[in-house]
Amino acid sequence: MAASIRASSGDSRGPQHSPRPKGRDAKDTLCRNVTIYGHCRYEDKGCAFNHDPAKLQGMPSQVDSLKRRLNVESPTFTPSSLANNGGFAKSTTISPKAASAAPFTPKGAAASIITPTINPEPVPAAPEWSVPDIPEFVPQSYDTMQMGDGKAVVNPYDPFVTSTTPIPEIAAATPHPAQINPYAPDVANMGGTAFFQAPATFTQPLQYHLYAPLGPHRENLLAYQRTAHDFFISDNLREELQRKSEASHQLLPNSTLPQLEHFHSLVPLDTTNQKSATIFGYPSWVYKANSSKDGNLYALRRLEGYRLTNEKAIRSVQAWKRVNNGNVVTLHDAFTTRVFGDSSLVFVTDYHPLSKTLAEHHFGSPQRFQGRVAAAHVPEQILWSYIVQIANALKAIHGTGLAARLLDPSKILLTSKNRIRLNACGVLDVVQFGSQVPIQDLQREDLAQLGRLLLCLASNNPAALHTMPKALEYISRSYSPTLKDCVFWLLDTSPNQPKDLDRLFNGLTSKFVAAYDNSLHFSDHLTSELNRELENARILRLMMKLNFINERPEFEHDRQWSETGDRYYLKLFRDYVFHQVDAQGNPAVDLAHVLACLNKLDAGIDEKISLISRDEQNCFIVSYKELKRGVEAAFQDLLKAGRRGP
Ligand SMILES: Nc1ncnc2c1ncn2[C@@H]1O[C@H](COP(=O)(O)OP(=O)(O)OP(=O)(O)O)[C@@H](O)[C@H]1O
Repeated sequence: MAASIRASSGDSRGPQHSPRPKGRDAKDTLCRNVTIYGHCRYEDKGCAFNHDPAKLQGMPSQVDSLKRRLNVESPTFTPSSLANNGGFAKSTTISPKAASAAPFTPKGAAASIITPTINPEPVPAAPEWSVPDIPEFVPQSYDTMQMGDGKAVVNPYDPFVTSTTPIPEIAAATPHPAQINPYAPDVANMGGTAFFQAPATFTQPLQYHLYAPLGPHRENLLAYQRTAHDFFISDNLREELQRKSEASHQLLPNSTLPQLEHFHSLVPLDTTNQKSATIFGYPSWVYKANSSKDGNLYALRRLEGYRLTNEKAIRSVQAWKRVNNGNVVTLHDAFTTRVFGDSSLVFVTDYHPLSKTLAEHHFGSPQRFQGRVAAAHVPEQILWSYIVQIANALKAIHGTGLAARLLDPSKILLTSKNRIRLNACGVLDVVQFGSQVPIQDLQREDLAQLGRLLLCLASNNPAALHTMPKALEYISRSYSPTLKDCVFWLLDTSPNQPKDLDRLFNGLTSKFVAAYDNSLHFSDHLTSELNRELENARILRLMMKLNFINERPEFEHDRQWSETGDRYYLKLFRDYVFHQVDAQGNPAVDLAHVLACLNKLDAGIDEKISLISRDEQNCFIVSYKELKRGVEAAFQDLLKAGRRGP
């Protein structure tokens, strides 16, 4: 029996190539193809085995064995499982590969299998492809969990109870009792619940590397669903922009400030009334003003009490108009005026709402400049970002044949997060016109000023120049050697130290790359924010169309819009979107519903909605596709009528 099953399981497609005889008694061995198929195709083609069972008369044991194996009295074979390795009893046909396999004692259905007598006579050797005997896994849980009446026995599965006792089904499946799954349920103490575990279920240990998001969740959203917030720019960005917009629109009630020839609505931007003349040689004031020429906002810097002695001085501003750089506050114009009651020089620059100077940002209020050291340490990354931005500004300025001349913390504006711009550029060119300092020296001085600026910022002390050794020691201790070297190099004014912007750029290459990458990320972020508002613009346009169409007085007696007209459903759609009420008749104010409806209308999808007339007597089933068509047609009619005119 076992031999016949093994042979047939070897190939069910047809007679096998007769295996090559192994051993010298091939002629005395009945060909296996005869045993299986009744004949051998290779009988006359060189098969060395015996093809005539009659000739084997003298070998009773083999014939008997054959008869025993294949006669009508043979017991029915009932496979104990679907396992294709079979529930084989010990057989002489064991393959050489399986010779070392552990002896197998079938369980479960073993009682129905009759093990034939083992013939010690040689039988055809197992072919090469013969599968080794693998002990069959007989799931016992099902059997043991079945009561005599076929009802399931209760499985006392308790996830909090772990057992160290071997569990029958697992023990059967595991070669070593020691490999018991400690997370498997304890079936030894079966007791009273209705839970039935599927047969042969093998509980895996928990997957500790898989994490699920923890609740509580605001809503159960599907992948394609969005919250209302997803349709608007982030709160922080919106707030920042709105605050800037508010600052731009700020007016000074009862202002005593004069109106200039081309500027009105002046609002002072200085945070303090105390003005020193140390930077420009004149006290300076900054105002926000509206241009009556182009309606835009500008920042006006007024130098109080300045007398223009040379016409050419003010013309030096022309060169600054050509400097167009993201890290420089653009200078537009300069003029003198007497409207303030004195002789003033006014510079017109771009206005950057809510900007602060680096001095205000890092050193606090101007009173704090009296030598008090602020607590906050400026991170190195920020300092590198400043260096890169100032280097970029200087590149543009020097490239135009100019020098910044003023890299002071109070004259560098922080216009948004970590974004700085050199301010008050060109002022000294006018005020100190006629000084005979060569431009190359002024440009070299820019680098030294950058070094002094970094010294103040890094040591967090505006008066760091007076305590230079201490400040340098602080920088060496608190920042990387690269930054320290950069600051030392910039501060070194010895003539044998060649210094120019190109050398600075060479040292900053990797920092420029990092800054460029940051700005790309920021631009991605802004693009995605913009994208959200883009959706809103689309929805707004759709709403504008709907409002153009709905409730027009001239449609009041139009049959198309009456209850029998083909545009009546547009009216009802407006109620469906905006005027829904809940079960108690209270207004349902659901922004998400409005957005969903308008988005679907804009897309013109096939989804159908039911529109109910206000008297609840009529109901329309209409798709968004039809609605969209209706809206477009109505809007086009309006446009045509508008073009025709009255
Ligand atoms: N172009 C501008 N756009 C917007 N705000 C500006 C502009 N220029 C300057 N400001 C703001 O005006 C205020 C005064 O600037 P200012 O350059 O006078 O600095 P300060 O600290 O008052 O220095 P000083 O003592 O030399 O006058 C600062 O808060 C600054 O942010």
